[in-house]
Amino acid sequence: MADQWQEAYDFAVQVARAAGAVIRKAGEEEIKVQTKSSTVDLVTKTDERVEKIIIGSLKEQFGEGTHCFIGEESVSKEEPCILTDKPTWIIDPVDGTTNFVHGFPFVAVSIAFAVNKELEFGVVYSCMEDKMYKARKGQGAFCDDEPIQVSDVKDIHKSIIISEHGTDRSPEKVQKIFSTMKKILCIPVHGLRGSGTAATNMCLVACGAVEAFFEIGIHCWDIAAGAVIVREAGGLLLDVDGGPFDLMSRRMVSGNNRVIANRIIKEIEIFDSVRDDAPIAKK
Ligand SMILES: O=P(O)(O)O[C@H]1[C@H](O)[C@@H](O)[C@H](O)[C@@H](O)[C@@H]1O
Ligand SMILES: [Mg+2]
Repeated sequence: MADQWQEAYDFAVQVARAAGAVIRKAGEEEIKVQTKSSTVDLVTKTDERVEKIIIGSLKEQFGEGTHCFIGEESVSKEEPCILTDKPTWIIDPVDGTTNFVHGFPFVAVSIAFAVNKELEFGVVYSCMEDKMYKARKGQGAFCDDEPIQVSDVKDIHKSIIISEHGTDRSPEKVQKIFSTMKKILCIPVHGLRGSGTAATNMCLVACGAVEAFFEIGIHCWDIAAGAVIVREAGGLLLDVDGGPFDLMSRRMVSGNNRVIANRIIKEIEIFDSVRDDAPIAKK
């Protein structure tokens, strides 16, 4: 089995790199934009095309029917978003679609693989920067084949924290997001940042550029690959209430260590999000 997953891991890296090249090329042409859950939740033909390319290549390589797929664009067309014990690929073809549309240079292809509901490996290709992040359970995390590690900062006053605004602009949620950010800024921390892609944000935690990233409202495809990369770089993942991380819960804190993560958690104003694996009628 172990060798089989190694082949899958290596193949995921190849597929992510090829997908990133398609995104880069598409960014040079006219981009037609549509919307999904809200007027600021953007999608383009490139998101759909790249997801088809990724899933098509994986099916061709590993055989139709043996593996399951959770892809952002397939789920938006009401394909199931349920993690079972079967080998499952969790894919965000274009993480940072808003960045892609605007030419803001952080866009990632995110591919994760889970077996028995456990994440085995994750690959995040930051395609505009041409940086390949990857990690396999128990084997460390890498950026362009160099090992990466989270920062060793324990003093929150010496930290940079990342968060995002998400795509739900209901005033009550935005109020909570900004109130949390204000409290964190006023701890004070050195700075608050956001790249516009959750996958890249997690890689920034993993390589020690920032101490933590938290968000409520993200989806499993935004963070599955990054989760493996953060853990393998020595970091940790928690729920925003301090409990165990739950991939389908749409909320997460990823941090370099528990001291920093706990300090952030103290300030987070939690709001509800419908779980990724909720029955479609509830979404
Ligand atoms: O660009 P997508 O794949 O839609 O993912 C983004 C998500 O939609 C936003 O809510 C988050 O704030 C970003 O960090 C995601 O990466
Ligand atoms: Mg995404």
